[in-house]
Amino acid sequence: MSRALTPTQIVTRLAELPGWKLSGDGADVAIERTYTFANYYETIAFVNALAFIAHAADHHPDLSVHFNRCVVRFSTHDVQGISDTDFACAARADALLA
Ligand SMILES: C[C@H](O)[C@H](O)[C@H]1CNC2=NC(N)=NC(=O)C2=N1
Repeated sequence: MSRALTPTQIVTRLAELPGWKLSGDGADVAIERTYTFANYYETIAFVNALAFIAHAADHHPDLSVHFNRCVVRFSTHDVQGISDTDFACAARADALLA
């Protein structure tokens, strides 16, 4: 199981992942990125692709889905914080659009 990253580690890792930021605190802490799209169809296509890789990784982002954007939040429940797994999955989410 991944361990919780320290605040310093989180800041360092976020600097390597443009577009992602720290969101919330305590039990609601997560790394978060808002992806924007041309329309609802493209937004949902992204959501479906992300759901597919989330299932494969057994690591599931919280999603907020809107007409032309999707807010993605990753955290690790087991450590009640942010772990390496969250950053790995965030990079995979980015790679869907690369
Ligand atoms: C039992 C199951 O593997 C765990 O509950 C997984 C499922 N998906 C998960 N998703 C996320 N984002 N964080 C987790 O800690 C997590 N844990």
